[in-house]
Amino acid sequence: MEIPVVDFGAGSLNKKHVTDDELQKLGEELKTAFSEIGFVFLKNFGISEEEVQRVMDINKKFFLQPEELKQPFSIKTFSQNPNHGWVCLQAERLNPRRPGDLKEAFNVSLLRPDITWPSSGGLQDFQEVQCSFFQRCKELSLRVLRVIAIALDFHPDVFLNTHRLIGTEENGTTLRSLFYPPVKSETVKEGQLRCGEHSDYGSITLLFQNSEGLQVCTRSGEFISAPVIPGTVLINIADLMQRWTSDKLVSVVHRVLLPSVGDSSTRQSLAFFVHPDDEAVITCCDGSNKYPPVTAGEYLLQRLKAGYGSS
Ligand SMILES: O=C(O)CCC(=O)C(=O)O
Ligand SMILES: [Fe+2]
Repeated sequence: MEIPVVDFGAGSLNKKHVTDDELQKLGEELKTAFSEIGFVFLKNFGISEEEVQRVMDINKKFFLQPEELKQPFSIKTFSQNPNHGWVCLQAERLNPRRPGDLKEAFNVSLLRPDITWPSSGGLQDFQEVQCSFFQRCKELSLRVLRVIAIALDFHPDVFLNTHRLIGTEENGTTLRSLFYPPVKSETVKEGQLRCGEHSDYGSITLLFQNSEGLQVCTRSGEFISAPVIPGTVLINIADLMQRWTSDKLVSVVHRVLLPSVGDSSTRQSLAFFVHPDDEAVITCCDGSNKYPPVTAGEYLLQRLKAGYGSS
């Protein structure tokens, strides 16, 4: 089984306007992928490789700084949002049965101009690069959400109506830049991974990655590798979307493996975790009560709490 590659040209951000008719065929392809595998690669979606590289480069500069220069931006120092800022190595265990993940992250959840952003040491463009990429990912996400609604024969705006506040304090959507430093095999703990097995929390996730390591669990329970395909974005269904669609679309467990012994390369990825507005009540679209109603804000807080822990 392989993750399919879908040509998103009909819905590309390079087109200012797209009609629902144009999105219909795309919808069929996405529905098949999201109901069988939960993941799909899109090509021709309108964000260039250069744009993505610019974001990767400036984040790498941030991560390669000494710890004391990153510490002031540590997550939890932003009182307005518990999910904004730098996450140090091994701080998270996305699979609580494993030691801390061998990754660092910088979460952009707050776009307010009055917060402190990294700016010294060649990082004067950090805020601008992050915020503009956030907006580009937001636009693409809204297109994808529309396609999903059309594919499921829902009102085309059904998901858009509950994702109106992306980029404000009343919506948990986050642009997370991840950096996986070189791994020294002699210090790795038993069972430790770059990122433990988990499913994502929100509605959908967009992922740009620059090297191998990501694996996705199939229905039969085996993990398959998600290759790096230049010029594509990987999109997956997250848990709230699975609840919402009453399991029609599936949120699938994934992980990032360690590199093989002796491979001292780094890995980078950019994940855009799309969340419904905090106040949105997520109930099963088919009217069933397979999952109890929950507000998106409450659900995100519960899941974030479960993902942290000392190693
Ligand atoms: O880095 C990756 O490729 C995936 C990371 C991931 O799955 C996550 O942070 O939720
Ligand atoms: Fe994930």
